[in-house]
Amino acid sequence: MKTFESLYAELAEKARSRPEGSGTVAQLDAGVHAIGKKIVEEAAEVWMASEYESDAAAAEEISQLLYHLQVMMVAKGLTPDDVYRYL
Ligand SMILES: N=c1c2ncn([C@@H]3O[C@H](COP(=O)(O)OP(=O)(O)OP(=O)(O)O)[C@@H](O)[C@H]3O)c2ncn1[C@@H]1O[C@H](COP(=O)(O)O)[C@@H](O)[C@H]1O
Repeated sequence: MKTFESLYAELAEKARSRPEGSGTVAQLDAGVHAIGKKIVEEAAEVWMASEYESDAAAAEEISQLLYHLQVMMVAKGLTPDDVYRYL
């Protein structure tokens, strides 16, 4: 099972190697503005799923929000440790 750290390592490697067909590479190329819009969209989906859908649906939306937050981290050159220091 993936963890926050292992997903981050995978995304950072995708950014480095830029494999064809990677959605992460496409998001990174779209830039911080587009990634930010995706974060807002996914956050709304977390809210809606948590309020009106199943626990499993909420968990899935939360995973997608975490993914898009990590894409923003990679876009900004921020590591998990850069974030953890504020937790
Ligand atoms: N965990 C994720 C992940 N979570 C969410 N997403 C993306 O976020 C979108 C969210 O889906 P929605 O249904 O909410 O949005 P949508 O409007 O249907 O999707 P889009 O039209 O915006 O693509 C998905 O379509 C994926 O594009 C993810 N994309 C990739 N990963 C993982 O990231 C790693 C790298 O992926 P690639 O860069 O694509 O190889 C792999 O391990 C993947 O499993």
